[in-house]
Amino acid sequence: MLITLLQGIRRFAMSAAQKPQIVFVLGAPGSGKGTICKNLVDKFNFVHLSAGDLLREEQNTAGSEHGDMIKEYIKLGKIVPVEITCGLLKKAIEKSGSDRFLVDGFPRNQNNFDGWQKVMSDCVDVKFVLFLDCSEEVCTDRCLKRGAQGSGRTDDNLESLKKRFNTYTNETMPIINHYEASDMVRRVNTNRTIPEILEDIKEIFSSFNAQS
Ligand SMILES: Nc1ncnc2c1ncn2[C@@H]1O[C@H](COP(=O)(O)OP(=O)(O)OP(=O)(O)O)[C@@H](O)[C@H]1O
Ligand SMILES: O=c1ccn([C@@H]2O[C@H](COP(=O)(O)O)[C@@H](O)[C@H]2O)c(=O)[nH]1
Ligand SMILES: [Mg+2]
Repeated sequence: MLITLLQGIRRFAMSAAQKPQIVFVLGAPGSGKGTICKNLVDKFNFVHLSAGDLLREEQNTAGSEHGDMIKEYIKLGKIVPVEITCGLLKKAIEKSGSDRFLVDGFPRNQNNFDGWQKVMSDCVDVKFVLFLDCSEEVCTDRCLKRGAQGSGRTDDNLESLKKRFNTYTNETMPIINHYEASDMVRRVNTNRTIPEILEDIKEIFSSFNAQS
């Protein structure tokens, strides 16, 4: 009886260890999710999957049945239904074959959270949520500057940014608070320079092996 139980625990521990490890990276528009993820890819051997980038790619794919809808949602700062976004993330995770992912900008609302739980919770291991906390003023300046520098994004303008912040406050913050209640949030103040931010983040990621 005891041996069977121990074997069961060992099997469970091994299957959890073999699942891809996921860190969700959340924060306001322009809080630095993409920038920080790029740095972590080099240091800790993660694959970076930006939900927004995957949606923009899908939007531009000729013949995509969702292209027009995604385009409209992005401009209005609305959250695309989870079946589409989670489908793109799942496909990218399976295609990559890596065992370590930074999932940037997802889950963004309750629909995203529920859909992910339904489809992915058994096949991946979500380690924690990296929350990049930055003021609306700084974030807005950064996105406007990014737009002026030619990002080509249809949502790097004041009108879209107001809507994106509205969505962030009303739909994404409750998801971050939900993870916080389970002690899964690692918060970093990103109103600072990139080296200062990375210094704090190194500590948070110390459980992952750094690249030599
Ligand atoms: N700490 C920082 N200091 C100054 N500029 C920064 C910092 N972090 C990011 N930036 C710049 O701000 C802009 C937005 O950063 P980034 O794209 O990483 O944000 P994001 O959170 O991914 O935004 P979005 O949600 O709109 O995709 C970029 O032009 C980037 O170079
Ligand atoms: O899970 C997601 C992620 C993004 N979106 C839409 O894309 C834009 C841009 O996202 P960024 O992370 O800022 O690149 C976002 O405002 C949403 O409209 C989404 O629907 N679901
Ligand atoms: Mg981004």
